[in-house]
Amino acid sequence: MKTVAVLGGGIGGLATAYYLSKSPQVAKVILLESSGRYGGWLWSTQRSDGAVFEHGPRGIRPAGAVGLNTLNLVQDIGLENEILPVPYSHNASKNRYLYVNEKLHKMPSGLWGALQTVSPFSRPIIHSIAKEILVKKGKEDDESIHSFVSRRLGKELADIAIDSLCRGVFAGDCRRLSVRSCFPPLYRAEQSRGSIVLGMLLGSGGSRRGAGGGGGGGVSPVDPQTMSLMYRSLPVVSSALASALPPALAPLSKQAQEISYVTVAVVNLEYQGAILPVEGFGHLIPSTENKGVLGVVYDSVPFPQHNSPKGVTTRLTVMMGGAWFQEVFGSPDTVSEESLLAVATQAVRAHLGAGYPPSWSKVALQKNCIPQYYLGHWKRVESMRRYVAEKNLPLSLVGSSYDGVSVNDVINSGRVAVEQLLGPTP
Ligand SMILES: Cc1cc2nc3c(=O)[nH]c(=O)nc-3n(C[C@H](O)[C@H](O)[C@H](O)COP(=O)(O)OP(=O)(O)OC[C@H]3O[C@@H](n4cnc5c(N)ncnc54)[C@H](O)[C@@H]3O)c2cc1C
Ligand SMILES: C=Cc1c2[nH]c(c1C)Cc1[nH]c(c(CCC(=O)O)c1C)Cc1[nH]c(c(C)c1CCC(=O)O)Cc1[nH]c(c(C)c1C=C)C2
Repeated sequence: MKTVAVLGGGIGGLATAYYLSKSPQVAKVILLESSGRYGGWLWSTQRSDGAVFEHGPRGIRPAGAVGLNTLNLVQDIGLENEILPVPYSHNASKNRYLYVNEKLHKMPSGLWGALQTVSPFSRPIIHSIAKEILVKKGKEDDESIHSFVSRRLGKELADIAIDSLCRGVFAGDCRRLSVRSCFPPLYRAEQSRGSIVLGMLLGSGGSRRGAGGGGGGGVSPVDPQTMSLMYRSLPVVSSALASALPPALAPLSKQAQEISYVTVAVVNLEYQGAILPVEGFGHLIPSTENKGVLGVVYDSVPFPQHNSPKGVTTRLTVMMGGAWFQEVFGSPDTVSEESLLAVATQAVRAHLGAGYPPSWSKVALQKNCIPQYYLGHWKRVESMRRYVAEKNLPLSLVGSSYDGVSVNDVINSGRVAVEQLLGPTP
């Protein structure tokens, strides 16, 4: 019988502790959390009138094996009746928007959309898709997402759509992020079928660490902080993973410290009345349009249940900074909440036409919250896990720094680690 310590009570640590607690081989699970609350980046404010504002994640995509795994966990712990579903037919699922050239553009969807020239793009998307099959396979063992997509699908898609998508998932710069680590299904499709399109049609085999290799709708990706660590016997705790490890494990701490993280300013706003000119999940903004403002989530559309019950209101979240934080806003240690709020409200005025100020607001500065999987990230993770295996350390690495950044990925990373330690979870 084992006693296992889990370091970190974010969603990764909580899920890992849950999977451990189900095993007959585990006598005791010790969950060590350094802050005053559990949940890590999962953090909400519920106002006295019932309105809810999210300062971290607000949705999961129940797609693929990692999505199903999350749904299974939710059901196992009896929370299925708490889910606020957003059906595929809902506008928040169907409509995608980009803010380009000072205008909102609805993204083309379906076959009809792919066949037409839809602004801001200069030609139908089907053009790029048809030509992709003929593009030669890349020779590098890793490549930036921007370079990969430019090469295979054209620069325009990379500059506008992919640049925006990477800001909406990693708050990151697609010119630096690794396609192999951030979008493993795309990398594998090229490796095994020579084409993304063929890979999607025929399957490209393989999956990452046992479950689909990508949560959050096909995207997959621990800061010394976000790492949930399992020690088989003795827990070691301090303010962050790298420093929690004993000096004898300095090579491991060093590699953990080499992973970069970005800071995101999350600004929740509430407006009186219905102010949105369009219905969707939100809109994203490519870095060429505005480096500092990454996107706006229209929270009232997917989750009207979280609106104030008193009258008609619109809840929005403006996400800012990410890889461009320092350049646009200066140091996260000195930036003022007022200046961040001013940028956010100005963006809502310009992008959505809000003619009056918000009636309620909250600024949350999420420092070093999203790990960036830069080129070669896969080698670092492999090398860290090899080090643990070779030294036979009673330790597993779990969480958003390794196997995907989405909530689904992080939960799955806990399950896989427990299965590797103890065999399949009952
Ligand atoms: C603004 C934002 C929006 C997001 N939106 C989405 C979304 O919509 N959908 C989605 O799928 N994902 C989203 N994500 C990503 C997702 O929320 C995170 O990847 C995930 O929550 C990370 O979980 P974790 O357990 O790995 O890390 P964390 O949440 O960072 O948890 C780590 C925990 O360890 C504790 N800790 C740190 N050091 C120590 C120590 N030495 N001893 C003990 N405890 C320690 C910390 O206090 C923390 O509680 C979002 C992230 C952010 C920041
Ligand atoms: C790690 C941080 C994450 C943030 N969001 C997600 C993660 C994992 C989940 C996520 N967000 C988007 C996608 C792609 C969806 C898809 O197109 O299939 C995923 C998997 C995109 C997105 N993110 C935001 C918006 C407004 C959108 C567009 C959605 C749409 O129109 O379909 C908001 C947002 N979320 C995060 C950031 C940094 C951000 C910035 C604007 C965090």
